[in-house]
Amino acid sequence: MTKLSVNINKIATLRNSRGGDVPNVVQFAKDIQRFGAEGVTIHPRPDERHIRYQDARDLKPVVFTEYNIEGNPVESFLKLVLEIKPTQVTLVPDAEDAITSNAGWDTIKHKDFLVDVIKEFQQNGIRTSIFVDPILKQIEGAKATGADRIELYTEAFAHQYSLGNKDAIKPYIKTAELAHNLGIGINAGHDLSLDNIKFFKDNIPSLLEVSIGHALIAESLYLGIENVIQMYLHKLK
Ligand SMILES: CC(=O)[C@@H](O)[C@H](O)COP(=O)(O)O
Ligand SMILES: NCC(=O)COP(=O)(O)O
Repeated sequence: MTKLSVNINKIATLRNSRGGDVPNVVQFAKDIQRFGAEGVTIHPRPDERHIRYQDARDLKPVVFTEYNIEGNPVESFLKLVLEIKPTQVTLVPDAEDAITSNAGWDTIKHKDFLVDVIKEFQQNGIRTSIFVDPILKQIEGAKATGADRIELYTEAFAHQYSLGNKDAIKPYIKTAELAHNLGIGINAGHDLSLDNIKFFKDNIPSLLEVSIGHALIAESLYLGIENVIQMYLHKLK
């Protein structure tokens, strides 16, 4: 079984665009779990352009599934995660000015740093995962950091799959096999969607969890829009 963790960053983006509290991020998290989501993921960025640090705190009491907080472990992020103690922290090496996450860790170059932060999270009972590209030596490096899991960065797969290149799954199969043999759990995320998720899952049988946000929210808009237009038309009769 692969768990579906829903990334709700985009709900916060929509809320922030009007400065009010619509849609309400906490209510949304409650509802998606009622609808079957098996986890809630947030990725607070230092500029708080979508999820704010206060959202991370407000979500804690309502997330009864798996609470996954992603981000670059800069000092403020470390403090926040240690305060909240989510189920899992996913370490992502994103630059402050990046539009979205665009690379996995160099687990070899940053080994000492990763070992230290991972130990601190684990001592506080938080499962750790590190975001990596599907490169064999990076998986070996991830093992050496002591991380419980890796999150395979799936942007390259998603892009190539959309162009019809199914071979793009190959590096993911190889790295997942290595991770599995090394005893590291496997998560995956970035640009996964209704189009590509089944193919990805079918090829990576040891996949424990996916976190999906951007496509899932966009798909929800498309799949819900007809119904909502009908509801407005009905009220306007
Ligand atoms: C870690 C990762 O893959 C990201 O997809 C991320 O969590 C999404 O972040 P944004 O919503 O800021 O693009
Ligand atoms: N870890 C990936 C994630 O949470 C969501 O990524 P995306 O679906 O918004 O690309």
